[in-house]
Amino acid sequence: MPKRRVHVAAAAIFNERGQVLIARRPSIADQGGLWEFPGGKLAPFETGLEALRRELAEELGVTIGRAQPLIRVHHEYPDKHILLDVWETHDYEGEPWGREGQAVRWVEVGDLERYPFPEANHPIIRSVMLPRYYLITGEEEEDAHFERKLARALGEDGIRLVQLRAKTLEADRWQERAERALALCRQHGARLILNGGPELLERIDADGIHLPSTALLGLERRPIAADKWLSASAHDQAQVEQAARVSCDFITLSPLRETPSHPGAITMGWHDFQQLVEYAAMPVYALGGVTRHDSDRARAVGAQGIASIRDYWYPDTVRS
Ligand SMILES: Nc1nc2c([nH]c(=O)n2[C@H]2C[C@H](O)[C@@H](COP(=O)(O)OP(=O)(O)OP(=O)(O)O)O2)c(=O)[nH]1
Ligand SMILES: [Mg+2]
Repeated sequence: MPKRRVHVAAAAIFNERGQVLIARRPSIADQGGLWEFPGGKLAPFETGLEALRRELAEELGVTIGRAQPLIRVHHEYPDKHILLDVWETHDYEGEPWGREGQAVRWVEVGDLERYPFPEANHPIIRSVMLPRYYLITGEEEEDAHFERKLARALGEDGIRLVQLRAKTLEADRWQERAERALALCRQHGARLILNGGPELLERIDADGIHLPSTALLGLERRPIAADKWLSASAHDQAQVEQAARVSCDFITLSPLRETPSHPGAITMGWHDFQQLVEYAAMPVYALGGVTRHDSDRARAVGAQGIASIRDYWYPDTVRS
């Protein structure tokens, strides 16, 4: 007999202080005693969002308004295949309480990793912690231009995740630029990811690294500590699966569309992109010819959001 398939809708509910609600599963339940994002199984003929509204009313006594897809996670437990369809909402009525006797708690997003969750929740926690935009810096020649552009993205645009991509700078100038980028990111509470190998973290105490797909394919295991972020570039299913094997925390998947820098490239388009994202074991950013205007579209097909150089770095050249 094939394994039982269980389809669950769950929510990351945020309050106006930016905290997220978690609940503790009763000790006698499946995955008992562990924390969870509230929700439950779809009833026959229900959609994910209908199930979510019903479960949150039953379990927490709240009414949900607008909600947006956050991430879909397929996970094999020994006894079942589970699909967790997770939504994000900031729009709820009523003060949530444990209507089934469960403990509920508002927690800071940065504290989520201190709570024991079921195995399947690992990518969900990553997804809750990550923003919708992933800024990749351009190959900027001038230091002053670089700093002005980065400061504007962090300040006016509220960017909170930055990848320093400066492949053409020689070592000393790369070091200076990385130190400057780190200082600016720290000032704005943003995370800095270095494009390149794990050795870069010995030179700059940034938040993680981003591996090009060639470097990703050469790895047998995760090359950096668990308290740093591991990001990578993927372009097809084999690379998405390799990213899972080496425990990437998130990836970029490209090229979604043609870009001025790669005219005539073979692109995947939203349909193929969605197919690849569905079984990806980590949050995925759409990359390649996408801009912030595509961010709702990206969410709707299961992505974390969009990654872009051009959108933030050369905004005058973006077609809207
Ligand atoms: N709600 C929720 N379930 C999760 C999470 N992580 C995870 O592995 N699960 C698993 C545990 C369960 O096997 C299944 C959810 O089932 P459930 O027990 O919440 O279902 P339900 O609310 O409909 O409860 P019941 O009618 O079966 O009593 O998904 C999570 O973050 N939230
Ligand atoms: Mg439940």
